[in-house]
Amino acid sequence: MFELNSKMNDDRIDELGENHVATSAKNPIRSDAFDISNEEKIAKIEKSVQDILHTLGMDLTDDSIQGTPKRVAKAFINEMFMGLDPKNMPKASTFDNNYNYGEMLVEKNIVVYSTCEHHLLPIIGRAHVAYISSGKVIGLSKMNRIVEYYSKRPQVQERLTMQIVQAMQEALGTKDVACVIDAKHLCVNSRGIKDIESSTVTSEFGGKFKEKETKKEFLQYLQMPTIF
Ligand SMILES: Nc1nc2c(ncn2[C@@H]2O[C@H](COP(=O)(O)OP(=O)(O)OP(=O)(O)O)[C@@H](O)[C@H]2O)c(=O)[nH]1
Ligand SMILES: [Zn+2]
Repeated sequence: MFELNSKMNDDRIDELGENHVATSAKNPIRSDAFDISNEEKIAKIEKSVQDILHTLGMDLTDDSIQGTPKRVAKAFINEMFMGLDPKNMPKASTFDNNYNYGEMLVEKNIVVYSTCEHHLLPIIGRAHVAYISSGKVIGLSKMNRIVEYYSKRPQVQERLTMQIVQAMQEALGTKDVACVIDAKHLCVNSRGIKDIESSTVTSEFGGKFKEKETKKEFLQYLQMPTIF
């Protein structure tokens, strides 16, 4: 079913502005995902969460939890999964590199709050994004916004890392982009194997960042303490 639909999904997402995302890094979003409004989605999710809490045996007339289904629905649509809505894609303002800055730029320690698509539990970590200008520069905060947008989906960390790089490559018109993410998955830390110490590192190196020296320089900047 998913296999059959995936091409259709890709076309639909392309139409909505995600054509920079290679097929391998696309979230499995159904082609009819945008046929209903966000208000309708909130109402449906509210009903589903009511059912879950009822099934768990909770008394939904209790003052503290009677608003929970609506709260969860709003948090899903407006915050935790807002990155599923292409209308929320950040405008990645770029400028001409008039000052001819020729070295890499690294945006370090970008906070990542995402959600694991296997258990719907939090992924919490840091992304480090770098690029080398081929004529354009990007507003610093736009890198944080790109990370935030792709984080706010049900995700696996590998795909998130690739999507960030692909969005930056598209915005800047260069392959010379890299991203490293180090994150904790609560599905590993707080349930299942319950290993509170482990974290997951993923990376994607495009263009010049595949070269040993460039990669090394980027990774060395990540070791530098930020003192100010
Ligand atoms: N590759 C990858 N795996 C992830 C990510 N987030 C969660 N997972 C893993 O997805 C896997 C799902 O495995 P299942 O065996 O179906 O689920 P489970 O029975 O809950 O597995 P346990 O967590 O081992 O209890 C788990 O091993 C998770 O650790 C991610 O971002 N990338
Ligand atoms: Zn998980």
